[in-house]
Amino acid sequence: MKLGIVGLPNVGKSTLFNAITNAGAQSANYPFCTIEPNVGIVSVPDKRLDKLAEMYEPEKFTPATIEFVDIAGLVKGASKGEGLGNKFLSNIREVDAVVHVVRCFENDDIIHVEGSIDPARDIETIDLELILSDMEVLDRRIDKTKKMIKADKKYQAELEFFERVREAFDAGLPARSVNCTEEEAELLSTVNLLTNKPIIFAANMSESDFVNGIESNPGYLAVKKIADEQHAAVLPICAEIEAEISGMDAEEKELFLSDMGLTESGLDRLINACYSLLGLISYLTAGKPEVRAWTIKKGTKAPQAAGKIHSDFERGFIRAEVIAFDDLMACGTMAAAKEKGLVRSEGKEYVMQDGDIVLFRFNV
Ligand SMILES: Nc1ncnc2c1ncn2[C@@H]1O[C@H](COP(=O)(O)OP(=O)(O)OP(=O)(O)O)[C@@H](O)[C@H]1O
Ligand SMILES: [Mg+2]
Repeated sequence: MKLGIVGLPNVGKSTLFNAITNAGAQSANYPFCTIEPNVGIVSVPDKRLDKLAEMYEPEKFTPATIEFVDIAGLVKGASKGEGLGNKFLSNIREVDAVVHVVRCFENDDIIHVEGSIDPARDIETIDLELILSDMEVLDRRIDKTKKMIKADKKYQAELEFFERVREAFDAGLPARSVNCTEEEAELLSTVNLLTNKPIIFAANMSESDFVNGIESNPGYLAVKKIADEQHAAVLPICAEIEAEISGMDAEEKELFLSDMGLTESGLDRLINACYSLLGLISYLTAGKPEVRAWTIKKGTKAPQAAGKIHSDFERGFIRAEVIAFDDLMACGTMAAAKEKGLVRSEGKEYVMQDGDIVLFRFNV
């Protein structure tokens, strides 16, 4: 799972990305390793997994991970190949979701490419480039659909839907803002549109606004309004604070955050928000050799979840022995939980739940 960080130049993308990357480099286990200068893998913070590690003292500890890509800054005309235009756009086409960093902090020393702070305008600028690029992709699909109609009239409805999306583009609206039925959403997902990717707007605020009152920052409110209209998520953040805490150890970090009246770093909130944005959940496996989180899509059934570990587990699936995290914690040990009958035996049709602790039985 890959997330692309996008935005205008000089809005705080690299500060945020470096905070992410740095946070990982500090971590002892596996959290974070840089593959390329602009790609970072970050572990998904999960307090349940930490608790399991305390319980089992495992030899290996493997959290779930997601990948962040610091995509080159965007300039006007990118869709026409300006600057890093085409490369930039193809980078975005490869990611599963987008974090759009929007500048909401005032600071005369830091140049804004447009000369003033105006988050609504900035979002519009980026959206427009992405929409222009999407128009080309959609037009090709519309041509194809028209040809298919000649052979089979049933494609007429598809064409009408695509044309409705095209009208939204003409009005300067991203694909994600179009109201869709479930079927239409399914159809739309078969066209790889930049403006249909799940998105989080990261409203990058000054330290004082972030600490003293997010809701009084007019930039944040403007971003929130747009996010609501587009069926998108919004996350207030201060990239500078994140950069500051990324170098701290766990204890220092907790102290620093509680001094500011916070419980969780923005980065942790961002990572968790991205995880749920992508419709992902984790199931957990626990034992002396390893405590580990496995990433699956919400709604995945037990055999397919088992297949994440090994294809044999799916092929030879017999059953899953499952306990909810809270039940295990309430009992203290797996043996006690078993005695109380809290470890359930689940079959092929079982839909995995977030935080399930699982042992798969299989036979090949
Ligand atoms: N929340 C914030 N408050 C104040 N200053 C900030 C904040 N976030 C970032 N900055 C400052 O803004 C400047 C630009 O940040 P950064 O280099 O991360 O931008 P960028 O989006 O990566 O730019 P480019 O696209 O040019 O690479 C830096 O000086 C950084 O310290
Ligand atoms: Mg940068």
